[in-house]
Amino acid sequence: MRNTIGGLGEFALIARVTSQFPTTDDVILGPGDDAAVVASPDGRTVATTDLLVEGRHFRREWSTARDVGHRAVAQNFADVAAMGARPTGLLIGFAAPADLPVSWAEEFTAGVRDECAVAGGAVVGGDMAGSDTLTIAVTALGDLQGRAPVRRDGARPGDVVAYTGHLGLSAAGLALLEKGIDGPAECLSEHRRPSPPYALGAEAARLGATAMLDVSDGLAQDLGHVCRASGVRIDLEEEALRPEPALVEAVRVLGAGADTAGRAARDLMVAGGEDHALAAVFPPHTVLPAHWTIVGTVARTTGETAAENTIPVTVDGRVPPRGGWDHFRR
Ligand SMILES: Nc1ncnc2c1ncn2[C@@H]1O[C@H](COP(=O)(O)OP(=O)(O)O)[C@@H](O)[C@H]1O
Ligand SMILES: Cc1ncc(C[n+]2csc(CCOP(=O)(O)OP(=O)(O)O)c2C)c(N)n1
Ligand SMILES: [Mg+2]
Ligand SMILES: [Mg+2]
Ligand SMILES: [Mg+2]
Repeated sequence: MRNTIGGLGEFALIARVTSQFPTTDDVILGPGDDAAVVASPDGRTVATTDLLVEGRHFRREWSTARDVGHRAVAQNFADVAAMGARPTGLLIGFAAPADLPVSWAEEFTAGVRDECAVAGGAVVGGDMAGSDTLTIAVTALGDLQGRAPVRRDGARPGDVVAYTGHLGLSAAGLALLEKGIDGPAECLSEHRRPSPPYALGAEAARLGATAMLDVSDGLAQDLGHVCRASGVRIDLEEEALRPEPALVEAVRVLGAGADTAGRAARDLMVAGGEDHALAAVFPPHTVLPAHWTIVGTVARTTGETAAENTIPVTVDGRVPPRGGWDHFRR
């Protein structure tokens, strides 16, 4: 019982966890009441929620508690950024077995706190429950700063598709962990602690993005949501997908030959998720800062072919590599 959350008890655990958080100007009322109050001058608050389930989203052998804390924030605030909003508040549901070490909960909390310091935003509440499976449910809030949200349904034929952040590194990191290989470090660290370009979501909105999302399930699969919502298709240009050196090194370590490494790396860029890069669609001729890489164009759907609905995203006109995450269809 000693040093477990079972020994400490729920309310002492809540006190320990909440005492770690500094407050920010956005917090009108922080943890402790029935609900938190977060400033939202124009009344439009962005709200989103994502779960992390042990065994599904992380493994305690592969990620430290701090890593999981960082990731819980990144995964959720990436969705806030993908609306063109600025992260403000977080609520954390924490369901765990009673024999979880208190230190795990505290280290997790430290990871949450530290990622909030990067993303902006503060923890304003949460909930605790007993559970056989360690499960973390995060709700994130964001401020649109008076702008309209950047949705998935605004892409128009002729627009360009660009991304910022990393693509493929997290998927490579997961593949490396599955094989017990401990490098390249950039891939392992993007898997354990993704680094979404939080501030660039608001930048994309200011630049006039017509659609945007964060890449969690795989670039092609996620852009498929933009296609279906906007009634368009997207063609990615293989040449424009420039894999980072660490990604090429990872696919080599994973067994690709010199001749196939480039292709294998690009496949991970198109099909791998969880880097939480931002993929956005901009009107043609938008002048984009260099950290946005243009990788494709939006096209009209040519007909009612079933293929266009099932595979609305192509790479050089061809069906993209298999991949993309589906929680229930594996
Ligand atoms: N259980 C649910 N109840 C209501 N809405 C849900 C539920 N699960 C997912 N959604 C909504 O479906 C959309 C797609 O979910 P998801 O693929 O998880 O988005 P993302 O990848 O951005 O996290 C989101 O708007 C999300 O809020
Ligand atoms: C132990 C483990 N196995 C597999 C994965 C890979 N994985 C789990 S969920 C997921 C997709 C993204 O998570 P999801 O819950 O779908 O987030 P959302 O799309 O809602 O943002 C991937 C690629 C992982 N991260 N950890
Ligand atoms: Mg989600
Ligand atoms: Mg998302
Ligand atoms: Mg998903």
